[in-house]
Amino acid sequence: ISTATTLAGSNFDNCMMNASGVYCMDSDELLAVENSKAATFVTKSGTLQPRKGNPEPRYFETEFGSINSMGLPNNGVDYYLDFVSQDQINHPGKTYFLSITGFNLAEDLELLQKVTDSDFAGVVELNLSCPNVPGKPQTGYDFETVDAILKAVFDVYHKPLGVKLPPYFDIIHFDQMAEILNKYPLSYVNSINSIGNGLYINDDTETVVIKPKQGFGGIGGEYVKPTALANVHAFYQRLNKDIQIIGTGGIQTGKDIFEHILCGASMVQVGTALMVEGPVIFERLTAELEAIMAEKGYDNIEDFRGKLNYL
Ligand SMILES: O=C(O)c1[nH]c(=O)[nH]c(=O)c1I
Repeated sequence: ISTATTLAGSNFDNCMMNASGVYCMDSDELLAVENSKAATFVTKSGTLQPRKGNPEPRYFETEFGSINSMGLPNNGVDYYLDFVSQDQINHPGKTYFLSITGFNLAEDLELLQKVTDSDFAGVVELNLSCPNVPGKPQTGYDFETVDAILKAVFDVYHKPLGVKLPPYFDIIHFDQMAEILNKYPLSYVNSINSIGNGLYINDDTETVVIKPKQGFGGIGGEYVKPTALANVHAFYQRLNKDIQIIGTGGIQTGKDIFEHILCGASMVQVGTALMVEGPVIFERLTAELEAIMAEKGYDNIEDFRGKLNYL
């Protein structure tokens, strides 16, 4: 039994990695994921300059998941480019993911130019879905802007690149986004980012639990799995087959991974549960997924990927 996968033209010995934002802020965290059972890692979304992010507390874990309004704290794209370029030397043949996000098209292009000028040989994940920068709308909900960004990006960048999308909640939006995405040579779509601007309340103190944005923040964890599975499957149904899907959202067990793959995912990313359990989670997830595959008689993930049945 193998949980190996191929994504963006690279082979991975299993189909699990961290979600951007979790266990990927600095070299210690990235090395912890590297040295775990995860197949690879993605960096925290890098911006042109380092950012402190929003005031704390800005992350809170609840019984069913998490709420965050980090505000894009990161060490700057150069830090992550340097780290991954060095890591590639230490692990020849491994493919890593670099997440980037600009605050406008010019910045996205400047970030990609830096990638082009570097020794980075992995996959770029363009984050179009940060919900927590005060005053900045979610790019992923502005369809014309997504179209314009992808057109400009693929005019200049010709190496493997995927986009991280926010969750959509309307069938027509799945149709409209897929129509845009299908126009471009994307390696993959990563769906979903956190469900933006949720609210969690401490009843004892009658207070919100995070400081930024009066407590409004992106929701992750068990809360979001039904939305994540729907987004993965909706894009699987609509995208041309050379645009693969990374499934992110609500993964806590091997069963959750099985469901994401059944919906069409070729790779999965773990966020909240990784934050809770640490990189050792990938050992449990691998064992659980392999046990499910064994029970069902599947040798590899292609035996069941995308094969969700309808009634
Ligand atoms: O607040 C953040 O840093 C953040 N938080 C999220 O939940 N998703 C994102 O893409 C980002 I860039």
